[in-house]
Amino acid sequence: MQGSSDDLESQKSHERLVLEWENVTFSVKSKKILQDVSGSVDSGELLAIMGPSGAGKSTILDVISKRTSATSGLVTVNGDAGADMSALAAYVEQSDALLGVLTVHETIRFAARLSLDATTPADAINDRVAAVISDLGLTEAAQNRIGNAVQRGISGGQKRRVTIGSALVTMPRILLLDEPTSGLDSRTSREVLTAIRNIARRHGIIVIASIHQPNWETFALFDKLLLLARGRTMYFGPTNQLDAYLRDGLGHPVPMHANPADHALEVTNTDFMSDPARREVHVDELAQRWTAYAHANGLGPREEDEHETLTEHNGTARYLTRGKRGFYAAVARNVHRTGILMERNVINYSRNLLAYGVRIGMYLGMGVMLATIWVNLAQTSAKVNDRLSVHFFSVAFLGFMSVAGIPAFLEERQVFMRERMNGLYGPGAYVLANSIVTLPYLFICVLLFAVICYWSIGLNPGAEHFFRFLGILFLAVYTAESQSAVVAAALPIFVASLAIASFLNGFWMSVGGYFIRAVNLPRFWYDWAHFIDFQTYAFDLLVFNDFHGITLGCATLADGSCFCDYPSSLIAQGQCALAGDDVLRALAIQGISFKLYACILLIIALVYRVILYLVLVLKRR
Ligand SMILES: Nc1ncnc2c1ncn2[C@@H]1O[C@H](COP(=O)(O)OP(=O)(O)OP(=O)(O)O)[C@@H](O)[C@H]1O
Repeated sequence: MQGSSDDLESQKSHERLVLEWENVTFSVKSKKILQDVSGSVDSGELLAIMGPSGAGKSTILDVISKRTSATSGLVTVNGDAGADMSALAAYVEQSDALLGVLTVHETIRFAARLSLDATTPADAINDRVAAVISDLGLTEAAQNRIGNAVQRGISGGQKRRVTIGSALVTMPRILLLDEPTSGLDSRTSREVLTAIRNIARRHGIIVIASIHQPNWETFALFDKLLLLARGRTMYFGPTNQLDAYLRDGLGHPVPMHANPADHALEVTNTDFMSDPARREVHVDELAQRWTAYAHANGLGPREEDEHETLTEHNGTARYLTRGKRGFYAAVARNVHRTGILMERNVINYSRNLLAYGVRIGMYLGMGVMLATIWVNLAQTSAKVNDRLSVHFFSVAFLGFMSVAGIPAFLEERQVFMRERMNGLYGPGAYVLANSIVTLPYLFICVLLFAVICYWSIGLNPGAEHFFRFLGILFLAVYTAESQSAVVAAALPIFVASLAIASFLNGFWMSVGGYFIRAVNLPRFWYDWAHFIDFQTYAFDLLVFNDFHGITLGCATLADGSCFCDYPSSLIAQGQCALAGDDVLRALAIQGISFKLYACILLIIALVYRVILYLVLVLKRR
């Protein structure tokens, strides 16, 4: 299948690209974080961005990738300032956003599949995945899981390589790496960068990497260097001319046996100067020296004539990466990617204890708890409140437990953010895959709970009532799960999203009509909160399902009179009993339409899913 693999790669490579940034300035308030930074990189070249901590390395990567807009200046691809960087570039951030339960091979293979057409032969994908795994020295770890909080996995350095591999395997035209070698020893750093360089050369990929203190051999793997200090350019040009600049331009020759990269950092580092004014003057002086030297020696950004030639390629960048255009092609691509994401979610949710394992245990435990505490409730008016509490508890606490899914959701969200930024798929495919694959897992949780406790408690007998109980509870739990996902999507900090989701659940419990009858709620809350509360509908439906059509016994007092805990319509007919519908009447839910309420519950769940989509459209990080 070598032929097909080559065809596949030739779709993207062999077309020259030049990425340029001209006079880029980025300010926050009045602070200039980048000042007039210019540079360019050609297909197949590797550019290192170096500088002391806080020099602006990550910021220039963000600007080049267009994740951050420059305050002034231009970023162009083949002269085109409108080039779609999310389609052209893959960005490897400093942190590794990976799904802990997937193996190394699965992680890289899913990334490859998400980036390729549905028609790509499996052999071609496998060849590409195997090549990347081997190039990055991950062959031995290929079948090992990444690891998470509950399961130890591969090492930090291996994770770094998996993240890089997941980007490389998509064959981006531009690869941006923020600290690709952090956590790697010097030998592995060199090997990884050599692999990246080989792939970049072979496929004409532009590589830009911010890097801290590379050793000499690693530094020599780069073609160009952009050296920054306090957001200013200290050097931009071929790595092999840095020596000459330090010697002739700055008068600081590299000492014998010293690494020019270390020496350059030493000369430009102002962090330990005690006088802040002196720091600024020093950097200013170095920036001016560089400008003069670059001008005199023809170094620095691309010359005008080359610029002219490249503008002829305007728009190629977009053409190369977008594949077939048109509405139907876009729909087909999204359906294909949603399918792959669903497949990945099935693996993730099945193996991830944090996603559903813990929750299945919790729902089982709660089922046993209800089954044994509310055991065998007598069908009497004295037990009406106990029965009501079963329904309240089921809706409120099963829903509440959806917060247990937040850690797994946050892990998934981080992976989504990385893959979305790299143009693999959008929020639509992600939300659809998450919404669909969540269904069977939550259903199993609710089914286990219901089977364990329904008959043991002695709720309204009969298969129809049981299945209604199951269906309503499932819808309620799915809605609560969707609510937790919305909160965690908007506020991706575990403790904060846990607090807000818990607060919301508590709030819905308070206005749902169980603790305080709905009609007794203050109008301010009754008029809106009670009616948008999913627990209102779920609780009313469960109560209706349980009480409608049953008869509950009442107590005969010593004087022979009949006592029911709720006003009974049956006493007047000579029966010492309470109709279930009398209870529904007392709760003001005797006339509800089962179908309407179930539809409203479903609509609330769908609204949460739409909000989840909108939040993810708006949130870029
Ligand atoms: N949005 C922002 N608001 C305020 N300050 C910012 C912002 N972005 C960056 N900075 C500041 O700009 C400077 C450069 O930040 P940047 O993260 O680009 O540096 P760096 O060279 O990547 O540093 P390091 O090597 O430590 O990661 C830092 O002082 C940082 O605090």
